[in-house]
Amino acid sequence: MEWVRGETIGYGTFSTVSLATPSNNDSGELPPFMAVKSADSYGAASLANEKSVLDKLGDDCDEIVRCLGENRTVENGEEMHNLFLEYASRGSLASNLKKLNGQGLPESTVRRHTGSVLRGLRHIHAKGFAHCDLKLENILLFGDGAVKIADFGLARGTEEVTASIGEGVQIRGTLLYMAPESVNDNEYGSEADVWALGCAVVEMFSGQTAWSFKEGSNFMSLLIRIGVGDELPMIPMDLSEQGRDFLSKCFVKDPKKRWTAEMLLNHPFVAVDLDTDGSEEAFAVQPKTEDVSTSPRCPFEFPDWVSVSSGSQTQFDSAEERVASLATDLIPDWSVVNNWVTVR
Ligand SMILES: Nc1ncnc2c1ncn2[C@@H]1O[C@H](COP(=O)(O)OP(=O)(O)OP(=O)(O)O)[C@@H](O)[C@H]1O
Repeated sequence: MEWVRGETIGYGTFSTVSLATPSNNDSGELPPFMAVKSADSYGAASLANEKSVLDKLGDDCDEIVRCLGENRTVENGEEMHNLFLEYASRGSLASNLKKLNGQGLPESTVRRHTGSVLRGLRHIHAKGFAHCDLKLENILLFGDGAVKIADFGLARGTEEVTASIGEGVQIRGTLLYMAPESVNDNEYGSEADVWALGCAVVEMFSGQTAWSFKEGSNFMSLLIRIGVGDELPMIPMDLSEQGRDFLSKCFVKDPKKRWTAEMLLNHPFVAVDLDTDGSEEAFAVQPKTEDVSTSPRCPFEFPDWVSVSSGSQTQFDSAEERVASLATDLIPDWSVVNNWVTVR
């Protein structure tokens, strides 16, 4: 594909995202604008994983960003891996929320966005994957009003729920969205995406993160709050009763008792639209009769487990023991970007 790189529109841990235009698009196969996610050799495995997962997810879910191809270029003497995606002209939910200076979105908007994300998650989970990094930065808004899940760099097959044994303690995704079972037991299944969705809903509505966490605070105390004890993320008091009930189904510490995306799609919080005049109107959030299996399919080889490792100990008798092990000085690479703590 012949293309021209445009302005930078986003940065991630592994990549830079720019606008791209096809320079020869006589067949009209490609849209006039695309997003190109580019990484050097450091981020190549993440991009390759993203491409592989997007290919397996297919093009039949309107709530998942579409992959338009890939290629390699040499820029400033360095080989770049490029992944072309449909371009979300209205940016991410995170960038939209930032413009509101700490305010949240109206509940009716939160309900619609939540329904869209849930339909995307249902598709991902039905195909046998977990996203593993759901957060507002990875939920994109399109010019036609569509809301889609992006960034599948950390996605993995759900048959491989627990991180490989023998590699020590592993943390992936963003700390503030981590589910208790991920903190305690390295588990990153579809249930962890539902927990992260709950955190995203709180943030969309309140403009605040679901866990109170000040810059410079101790990460370990947050891990302990998430993983140990009964404390749950903040459920906004001014959210409707339906909204608070919805969140209570996401924030169940035991992943086996947590509602699935499929179940949540039938919850009145997303199955009923609040009109601007406040009246309730049912709108179609029917379970799709997709020709996909509802259980994991064949084993999926996650190509490159990007993680941190804290020594050889892998078995823990208690959650406290595992969380305490995270506090060793062998944990590298805590990074804080725009108040977000990302642990790789
Ligand atoms: N298709 C797209 N259209 C418009 N903007 C995009 C698109 N994809 C990504 N972006 C922007 O670029 C940012 C970084 O993209 P992305 O999260 O995919 O990169 P990453 O390297 O995988 O990041 P992460 O650190 O979350 O793993 C997003 O938050 C978003 O603002």
